[in-house]
Order: sequence, then C-alpha cells, then structure tokens
Amino acid sequence: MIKIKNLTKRFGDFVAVNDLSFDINPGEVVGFLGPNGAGKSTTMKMLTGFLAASSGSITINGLNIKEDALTIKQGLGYLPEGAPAYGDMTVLQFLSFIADVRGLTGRKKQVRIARVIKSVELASVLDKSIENLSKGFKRRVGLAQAIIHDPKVLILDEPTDGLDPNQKHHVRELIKNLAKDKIVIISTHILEEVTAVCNRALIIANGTKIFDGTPQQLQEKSSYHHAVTIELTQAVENGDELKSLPHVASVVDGKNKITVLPTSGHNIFASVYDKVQALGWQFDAIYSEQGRLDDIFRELTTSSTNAVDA
Ligand SMILES: Nc1ncnc2c1ncn2[C@@H]1O[C@H](COP(=O)(O)OP(=O)(O)OP(=O)(O)O)[C@@H](O)[C@H]1O
Repeated sequence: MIKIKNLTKRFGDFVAVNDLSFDINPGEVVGFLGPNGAGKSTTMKMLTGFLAASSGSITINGLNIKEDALTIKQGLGYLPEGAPAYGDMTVLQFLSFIADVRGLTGRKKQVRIARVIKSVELASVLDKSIENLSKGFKRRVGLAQAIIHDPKVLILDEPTDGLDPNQKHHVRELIKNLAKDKIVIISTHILEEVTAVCNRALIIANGTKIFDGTPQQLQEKSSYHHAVTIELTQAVENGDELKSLPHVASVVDGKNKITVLPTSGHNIFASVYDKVQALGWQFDAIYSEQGRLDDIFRELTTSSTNAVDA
C-alpha cells in the first residue's frame, strides 16, 4: 500500500506539489492526470525516491521513502519520461545490465529477460543500439526495464507516448494483465487511457488534488453525461424544438448532429427520442452519451476553486 500524506515540493519560492494526500491499494491502476506543469512528474519522482520532498511523507508497504529508499526502490518499477539512458548499448545488453542491477542471476535472469522481450515485443530489435531505435521502440525498452524484476509497484510516466495505435492497445493490455496484484500509477495526457486501463482517476492542477474517483464517476461529472446525440440523415433541422422538453439544460447544434444536454442527474433519452419521432426527423443514429472526458478535464482544471472528491 502507498500512503502519501501532505506531500509538498518547492523549487525556490515555487510550489510544484502542494499538500497532496492519498492512499493507493494493491490492484488499483491509478490514472494520474493533470495539465502540463501540474506536478505529475514531480510527484512520481518523489514517489520513486529520485527527488526529496520539501515536506510531507510517503510510505510504501510500511516503509518510509526517506529512511528506506533502497528497499523501496528494489520493489518498484519506474518508467520515467523520455527514453532510457545508455543509448550506445544494444537492447539485449541494456536488459542484461538492468537484470544485473536488479540482482537477477543465472536461469532466473534468462527467464525474466526472455519474458519481457516477449511481452513488450522486442525480439526484432535485440541487437540494435538503443539510440538508433524509433521513439516507440525506445518507450518499449523503457517499459521492459521497468517490469523486468516483476515489481509490486509500477510507476509509469506516459507509458504509451510515441506508440502507434496497435502498440498502444498492446501496452494497455499488458498493463491490465500486470496490474492484478500490483499498484500501478500511470501518468497520462490521453484521457481514453483512463477508461481503457485504470480503475481510479486522480487529477491534479497547480500541484493540488482536484479529483479522486473512478473513471465512471469522472464521466458522470461531465455535462455530456446522459446527453442525447442525434446524427441526422440531412442537416436540415436545428435543435430549437428540443429546448423546451423537461430537464433539458441546453442543445448543441453541430453539422449533421444535435446534442441535447440534460440538467444534472436526469435521463432524457425517452423524451428526446419520442419528440424526434413526433417531428418526423430522419436520423442515422440516436444515442445516450457516457460523458466526455475532455470536457470534464477542461472544466476541472481551468477552474481554480474546484477541489472535489468523488
Ligand atoms: N527542477 C525543477 N526546478 C524548478 N522548477 C521545476 C523543476 N522541476 C519541475 N519544475 C516545475 O514544477 C512544475 C511541475 O512540473 P512537472 O514536470 O511535475 O509537471 P507535469 O504535470 O509532469 O507536466 P507535463 O504534463 O508537462 O509533463 C512545472 O511548473 C515545472 O516547471
């Protein structure tokens, strides 16, 4: 279990992480979100013992990062931002080196190396220098070094950055499989990643926690939660006719699309559907939305007085 209490990091007068507190339990895959400069990487660096906190405490499985950094690091996998160091090593040399650093020897070392090569799909680049790899392969090598020792806590800073869509899918599946008995913290800008991989979302802005809940609870905060979208066959209608329905907050007219937003907590699908039928509108699709994460992310992170726990 990870316990973060009143964690603060100052760089001179600037407060990058401000009084952050939260706990994380095994089995949780936490999407750590926030706009650029919110303090995500700084928090991750403190969690992994690479940066000392100005105040507050971090304990991982009962050990304090200040006193037991080495023991904590042994049970932790970390994928930092960017590419792995030692660009002149080949992929295989690098993995072998990391396995040595992690104290793996003999058959166990060979088995673990073979396992990560397979799970992160590195077989085709084993003899290439890391510096000559594409961005996506560099990221995969970074992921391989983070999981080679089967750590109980995995901290991944933008794990799918630079990967093509197939690889993104593959890495997300890999993370989901790895996550069963571990704590996984993923920093990401990709909101769809949160619903695809995470069972908890934690959003920070200006170093302060502004949301902590499930991806579902995050979606429920969107003004598009339970909004009804009608994709019209022809863009001849406007949404004025729908504005007067009960519990309708507003109507957004798009090109061939009209979206009807409900007032909080109301389900307006049936009444919108009936009205569209009564009006005789031709449509290709009509559906209820789950909520738009981009929209709620913007709402939460652009307002400064919005601290919330789901
Ligand atoms: N070593 C440092 N010295 C001074 N300021 C720093 C230092 N490291 C980070 N900062 C500042 O702290 C703030 C938080 O940075 P951090 O890298 O943690 O943000 P982030 O949420 O990871 O952003 P991004 O999404 O852009 O990676 C930023 O304003 C950054 O400029």
